Amino acid sequence: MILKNYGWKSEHNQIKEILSKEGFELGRVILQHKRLYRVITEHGEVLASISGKFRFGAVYSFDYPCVGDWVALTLQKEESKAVIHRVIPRRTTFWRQAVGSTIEKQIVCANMDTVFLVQSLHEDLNMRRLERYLILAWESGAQPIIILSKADLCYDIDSKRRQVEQIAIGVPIHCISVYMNQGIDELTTYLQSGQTIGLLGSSGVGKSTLANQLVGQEVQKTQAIREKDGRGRHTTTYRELIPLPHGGCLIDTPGMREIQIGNIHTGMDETFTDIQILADSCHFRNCSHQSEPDCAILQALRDGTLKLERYISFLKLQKELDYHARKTDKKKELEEKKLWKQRSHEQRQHLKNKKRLK
Ligand SMILES: Nc1nc2c(ncn2[C@@H]2O[C@H](COP(=O)(O)OP(=O)(O)OP(=O)(O)O)[C@@H](O)[C@H]2O)c(=O)[nH]1
Ligand SMILES: [Zn+2]
Repeated sequence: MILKNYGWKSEHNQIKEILSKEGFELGRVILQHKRLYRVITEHGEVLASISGKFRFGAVYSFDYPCVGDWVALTLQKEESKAVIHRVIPRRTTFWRQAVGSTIEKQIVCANMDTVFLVQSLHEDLNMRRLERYLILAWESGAQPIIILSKADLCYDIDSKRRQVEQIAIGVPIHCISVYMNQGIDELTTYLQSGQTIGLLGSSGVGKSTLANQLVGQEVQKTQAIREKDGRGRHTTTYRELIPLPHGGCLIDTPGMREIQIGNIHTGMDETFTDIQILADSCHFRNCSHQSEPDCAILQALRDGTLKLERYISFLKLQKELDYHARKTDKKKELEEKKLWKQRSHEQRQHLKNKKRLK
């Protein structure tokens, strides 16, 4: 069965059965072009649009399908075309705050078991950026794995690895070089049948190069290749789900310039477990860890067991989250009204067009 190579798990047997009673097929979104989706089904690849009813019910971009989603669809008589009726509830979702919005979450990919957070050992390794990725990775529900790439260009791998260990508590770290075929074999444990991996990281860290290596052939153009043919830097501009030879599959995503974290719930606690554990021993329950007496965090700073940069980063992110929470409350109402207005306008327009076509 084709879907076995696209992250099929035993639970999908039951989902498929339920859907087939309702006359639907089960498929997985592998590519998205605006509101058109390339979906893999048992019968092969189809180009799918969303049903009118679906469009009617969708308010936020979060409601629409995204790469990695399992969807219920009907195949059309016309070859390779289909209509999506429903998104199967997501097990995990990697999202970030949409730029310029306080309530819109922008989904990057869905239903990953593992997320590879890729940072280059060559270009400056940024701990604060990594913390942001970690927050969103924990929040997604998937297991984060840190991949430090381009090890062949780095002379102090051990010290960089130690720096990362200090901020990524309990997260596996792999130093790799695709060029030297170093550390790649270790990754195969994550790529077994039924597994879906999300590849995330800034532009140029080597995500597509790693994807090509894992697939065993060039599926994604990489920057070096495009540089050779003189067309300048190529950057991945779309997300794509790619099957792997070991049975798992991979979602390659374009590099993210800005990682807005928005309204998160558990990701912050998981990322800063070291600080959370300390905070439990603070004298005051609502300690702000800035000036209170008997603050365990301030004590750890004095002892040197907690690094100042990490403490500052924690306070900054906490402030950012508080700010978001306050802003969300006020703006939510206004933005929701605006969105509803816009969507109902779109829906009216859609109905009008439909009538005209009849
Ligand atoms: N030296 C070295 N260079 C690498 C390695 N892996 C990737 N590169 C180079 O890094 C550059 C960027 O690689 P890409 O794979 O295109 O990066 P990306 O993360 O997919 O970038 P976006 O598509 O923009 O998100 C290319 O010139 C690669 O050849 C490596 O292991 N060692
Ligand atoms: Zn405290």
